[in-house]
Amino acid sequence: MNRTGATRPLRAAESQPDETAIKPFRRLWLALTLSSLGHWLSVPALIAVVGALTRDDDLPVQAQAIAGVLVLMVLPALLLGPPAVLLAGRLDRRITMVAVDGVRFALVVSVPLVDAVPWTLAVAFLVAFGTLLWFPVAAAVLPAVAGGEPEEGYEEARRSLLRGGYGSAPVAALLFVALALVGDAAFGVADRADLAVFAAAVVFLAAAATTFTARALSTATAGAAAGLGALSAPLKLLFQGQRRSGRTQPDGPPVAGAGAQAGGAHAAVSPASGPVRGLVLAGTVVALTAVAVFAVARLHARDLGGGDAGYGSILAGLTIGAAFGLFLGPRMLAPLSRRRLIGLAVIAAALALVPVALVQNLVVVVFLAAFLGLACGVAWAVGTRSAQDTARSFAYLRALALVTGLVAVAAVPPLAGLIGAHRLSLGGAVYDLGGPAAALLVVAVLALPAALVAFRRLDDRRGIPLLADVAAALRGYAYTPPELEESGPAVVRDRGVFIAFEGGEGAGKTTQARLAAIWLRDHGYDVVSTQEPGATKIGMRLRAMLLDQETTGLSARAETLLYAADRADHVANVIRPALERGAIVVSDRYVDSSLAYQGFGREQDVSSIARVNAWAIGGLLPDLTVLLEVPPETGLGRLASPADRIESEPHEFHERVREGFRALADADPDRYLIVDAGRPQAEITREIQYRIREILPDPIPAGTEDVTSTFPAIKDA
Ligand SMILES: Nc1ncnc2c1ncn2[C@@H]1O[C@H](COP(=O)(O)OP(=O)(O)O)[C@@H](O)[C@H]1O
Ligand SMILES: Cc1cn([C@H]2C[C@H](O)[C@@H](COP(=O)(O)OP(=O)(O)O)O2)c(=O)[nH]c1=O
Repeated sequence: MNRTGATRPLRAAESQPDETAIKPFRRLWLALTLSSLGHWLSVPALIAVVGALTRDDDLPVQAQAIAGVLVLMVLPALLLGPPAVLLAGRLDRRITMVAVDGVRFALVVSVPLVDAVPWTLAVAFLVAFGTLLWFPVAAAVLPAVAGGEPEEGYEEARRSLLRGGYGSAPVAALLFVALALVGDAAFGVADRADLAVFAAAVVFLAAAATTFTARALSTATAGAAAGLGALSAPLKLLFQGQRRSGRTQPDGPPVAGAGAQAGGAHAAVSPASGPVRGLVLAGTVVALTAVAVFAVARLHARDLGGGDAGYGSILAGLTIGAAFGLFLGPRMLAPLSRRRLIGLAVIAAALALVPVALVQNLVVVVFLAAFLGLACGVAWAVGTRSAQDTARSFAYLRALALVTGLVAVAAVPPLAGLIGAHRLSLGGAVYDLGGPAAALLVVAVLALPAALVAFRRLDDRRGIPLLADVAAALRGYAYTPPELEESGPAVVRDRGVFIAFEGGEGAGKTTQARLAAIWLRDHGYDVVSTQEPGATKIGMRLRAMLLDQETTGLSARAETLLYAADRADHVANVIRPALERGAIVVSDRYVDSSLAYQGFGREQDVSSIARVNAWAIGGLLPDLTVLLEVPPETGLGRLASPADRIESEPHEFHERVREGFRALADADPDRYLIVDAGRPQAEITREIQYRIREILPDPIPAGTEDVTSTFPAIKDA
C-alpha cells in the first residue's frame, strides 16, 4: 500500500544507539539512581533522628520537629529551582556531581556526631538542595550520553533516568526497614536511626565515586557550550515531561522531593473549564492524601506499637503501591472512561485514609497505605496523561502537587500534635484515638468531598450507570447503553459478505487481504477489495492529511473524527453499494482500527469512539474480522518504506494498539478469527481460507440453488 510523507530517515538508522554512548549513560544512570537512593533514604533516616532526639518531649514538639525536616526537604524544590539551574550551568558538570554527593556524604555522617535537632534540620535542607543541583546537571549531560537528538533514544534514556530517580524511593523505604530491623536485633539500638543515616551517607559516597570515575561525563559535556540553552531545554523535558510531538509523557510521582520545577507554574492549564477544575482538584487530593500519610507515618507507627521498622513499612507500602499505580494506571480497565477512572481513584484514596487512621493493626495499616498509594499512583498517571487533552502542559499539576505537599507536611504533623491522643468510650468499649490518626481523619474529611466533586467535574459519561460501566470494563469491553447501540439507518444488506482484516503495522493485512480476494475471485465471486484510510476520492485527501509526517499537532479527537469521516464516506460510497449488489467486500482495516489506535493507542475513551463510529457506519459491522496478531517490533521490522505519522509512534503506543485489538476480538469471539501472524505466509493464508469458507454464500445466484444447500446462510451483523 502506498504511503504518504517520505522525508524521514529510516527508523532502523535512528534506533541504533551509538555503541560508545551506552557506557557513559549507564554510569550516569547508576550515579543518579544511587544519588536518589541516598536522598530517599535520608528522608526517613533524618526524621527518625529528630524523632529520637525529641523522644522525651511532648507530642507537639515531636510533631513540629518532623514537620520541620519534611518542610525543609520540600522547600528547595519549590523555591530554589531556577537558581539551582543557573548555578549548575556555571559549574563543571562531573565535578558538580562528585562534589554534591561528596558534601552530602560528609553532611549526613555528621548528623549522629553532632546529634542536635537544628543541625539535623540544616542537613535535611542541604541534602534536598543537593538533589536540586544534581538533576539539571544530569539533564544537561543527558543529550551527550544518550546519543544525540531528542528522538526516541533520548526519550527512552530520559525515562530510564526518571525511573531510576523515583523508583529508588520504594527501594530506600525497604532498605530503611531492613536497617531498622538489623539495628534493633544486632545492636539493640532501636529508635536510633544511626545505621540508616550511615547507610545513606555510604550511598552518597558510592554515587560520588561513580561519577568521579566516569571521566566521559566531563568530556561529554565539554562541547555543550550552548550552556543554559542546552541546559534548560532538556530540563523541561525531564521535569515538565514535554515531548517533541506536543503530547506529553508524565512519569513523575506527585510529590517530587527531587526537583519538580515550581517555575513550571506558568503552564497552560487554566482552571477555567469543569474538567480542568476536576483535574486540579484530583491532583490536590492525590498530593494531600499521600503526603499526609507520609508525614505522620512515624508518629502513627509508634502509636500502633511499631518502631522505625514499622515506620519504614508504612513508607514502603505507600511508595510500592504508588509505583504499581503509576505503572498500571494507564493500562488499568482500558475500556473505562479515563476521567471516570481518575475520579474513582481519588475517591478510593480519600476513603482509604479512614481505615488507615482507625485500624489499630500495623500490618493492616501497611497494606491500606499500599492501597492508598496505588490509588494515588493510578490517579496521577492517568490524570497527567489526560491533562494533555485539556491543556498543553501538566507542569501546573506538578507545581500544585508540590504546594499541596508542602502545606500537608507543614500542617498535618502539627495538627496531630495539637489534637493529641484521646480515649473514646463507645458504649462500654474504649477506643484510643491517637493524634496522628485524628489528623488523618481531618484530612479525610477535607479530601473526600473534594474527591467527590472532582469525580463529578471529570465525569464524561453522565447518565451512564457507573456500576454497569465498571462491570463491563472489568469484562474487557466498553459499556454502551442499549439506546445508543444502534445509531443511524438500519443495516440494509442483500446478499453480500463483509470481511475486514485488522492488526498492527506490518502484520500482513495487505498481503492476506489481497490473497483472500484473489482466492475468492478464483472461486467465481464478485469481490471488491478496498482499504482504509483512503478508498474514496475524499478519503485519499483525508489519508494524506492523516499519515503525512508534516501533519503536526493534530489533536487526538480531530484525528478520530477524520478517520471516522473517511470511514463514513467509505461505507456510503464503496462498501454498502457493493454489499447491496451481493459482492464480497474485503477491507484492509475498518472500524476496529479506530478503536485500537485512537482509543487504546491514544488512550482516549474507547466507548466514545465506538459511538462516533457507530453513527458514521450506520451500524454496518463485518461478518468476519481477521485479526493478524504479531508483536509490534516484528511487524514494524517488516516494513521497508519510510515510517508514516502513525507508524512513528513509540513502542508503547503500538503495544497498546495490539492489546486493544486483542481485547476487541476476545469480547466477540464469534465474529473474529485471531491468527498468529508471525508464522509463514502460506500457513496463515490457509487458516484464513478455512475460516472464510464457513461464511461464504454459494457463488451460484441464490434462488437457482436448493434451499437445503450445505453452505451456511449469511448472518446479518
Ligand atoms: N507471514 C509473514 N511473514 C513474513 N513477512 C511477511 C508475512 N506477511 C507479510 N510479510 C511481509 O511484511 C511486509 C508488510 O506486509 P503487509 O501485508 O504490507 O502488512 P500490513 O498491511 O499489515 O502493514 C511485506 O513486505 C510483506 O511481504
Ligand atoms: C483505518 C485506521 C488507520 N489508522 C492508522 C493505522 C496505520 O498506521 C495507518 C494506515 O496506514 P496504511 O499505510 O494503510 O498502513 P497498513 O499498511 O499498516 O494498513 O492509519 C488509524 O490510526 N485509525 C484508523 O481508523
